[in-house]
Amino acid sequence: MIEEISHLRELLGSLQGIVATPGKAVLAATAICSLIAAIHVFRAWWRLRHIPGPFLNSITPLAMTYHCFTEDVTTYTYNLTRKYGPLVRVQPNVVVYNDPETLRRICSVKADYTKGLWFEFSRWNLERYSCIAMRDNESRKERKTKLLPAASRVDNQFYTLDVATSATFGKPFGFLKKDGDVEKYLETTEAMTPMFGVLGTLPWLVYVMHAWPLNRMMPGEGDQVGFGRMMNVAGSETTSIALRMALLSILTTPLTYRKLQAEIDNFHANKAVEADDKSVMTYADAKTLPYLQAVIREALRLWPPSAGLFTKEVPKAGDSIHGYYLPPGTEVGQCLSSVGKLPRIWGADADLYYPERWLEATPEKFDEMQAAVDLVFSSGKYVCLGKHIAWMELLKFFAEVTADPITWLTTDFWIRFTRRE
Ligand code: HEM
Repeated sequence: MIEEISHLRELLGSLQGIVATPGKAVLAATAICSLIAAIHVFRAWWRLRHIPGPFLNSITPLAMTYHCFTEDVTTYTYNLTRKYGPLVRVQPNVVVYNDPETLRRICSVKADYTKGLWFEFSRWNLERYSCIAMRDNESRKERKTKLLPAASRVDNQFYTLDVATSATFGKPFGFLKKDGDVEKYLETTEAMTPMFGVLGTLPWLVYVMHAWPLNRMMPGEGDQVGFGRMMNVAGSETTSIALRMALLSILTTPLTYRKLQAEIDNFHANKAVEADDKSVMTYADAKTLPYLQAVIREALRLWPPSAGLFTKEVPKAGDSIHGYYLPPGTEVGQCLSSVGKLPRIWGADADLYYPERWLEATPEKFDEMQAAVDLVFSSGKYVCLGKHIAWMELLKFFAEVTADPITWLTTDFWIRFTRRE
């Protein structure tokens, strides 16, 4: 006992010696911090060590953060699912799956999953939650019920923003009329887009940004210009991506363009006798045109406009996906780009933009394809509130844009419309 006490004294004496010398104290502090960090990294790696994925991703979120900055994170995640299989570890606590069945099961009303930490990226006000950021299922369900009437009323981006502001504020903000940016919304959104992805991979940054002094620079709902002025306008960005990608697909596939124009010409020719106003096609009419719908579905399949991970958190009981056990608290993300290209659903030419596949499919195949493409709007208790508005905007846009003018793609995705003779 006496011997142990004298050892302890010696140890304390040498520690006092270290702390008394500033250089040694810094060294000791660095060593302790490094040890704590190493234990933390090791524990995080150990938890999901059985899930396939690159080693770097299993110990740090930085690979994903880097790809958010370089704006190729969707392709990066898609390539990981191709290399590592249907479940891949992309961050220490985040795994990603690539099949429609898992997405439907996780999002179903009965499942105990909740929204994951990833959604913290959308919290611009820590005191309040927007619908998309609400992680508690019951509170979100209540909010969605209240928002549904506004979402049911109802760009290129000017078009989608005017539709979205009409639904939210009762009148359009006037992007189309001005033929330009209003309240610097587009300018700010564009500058901030890579930041959204980064916050999704490092959600704790949201709390740093809301602490003084950074919080003074954050956008707020009282702002006169910029993102804060417009943050209630959900869905204009996603719909605008869908419009742009479908438009690009049509303009670069002349055969598709001609077929679509022929379908619309045919519709107007047959309707001319009975209709009073032939100039604008109604939503109900647009829904009867199979090729028009195929053109849009095919673009949504290849370029899902909301391609983020949208992680959900594994409930207390844990879960298994593709035979891999996932402990509670694991974040499970979706890879929609992969869902849209799975050869077992889309065939060997899955990478090809080919709207005809929708017309050639048997009724059973068509249903399977439709159910898979529908997932770009998510499913079950997370389903997009603006799904029907978005679909209406898309159908009506293409019904009008391809009806009369001849559309030309010029440089850098500027488009010229010329009236048909
Ligand atoms: C092509 C256009 C659109 C796409 C692809 C899309 C996609 C999505 C997706 C994937 C989600 C689910 C997120 C999750 O997993 O939790 C979502 C949620 C949501 N969307 Fe959309 N969206 C579109 C347009 C719109 C529009 C036009 C509006 C509003 C008018 C809107 C409002 C919302 C809202 C409020 C939510 C939150 C629902 C919830 O958290 O339960 N979206 N959207």
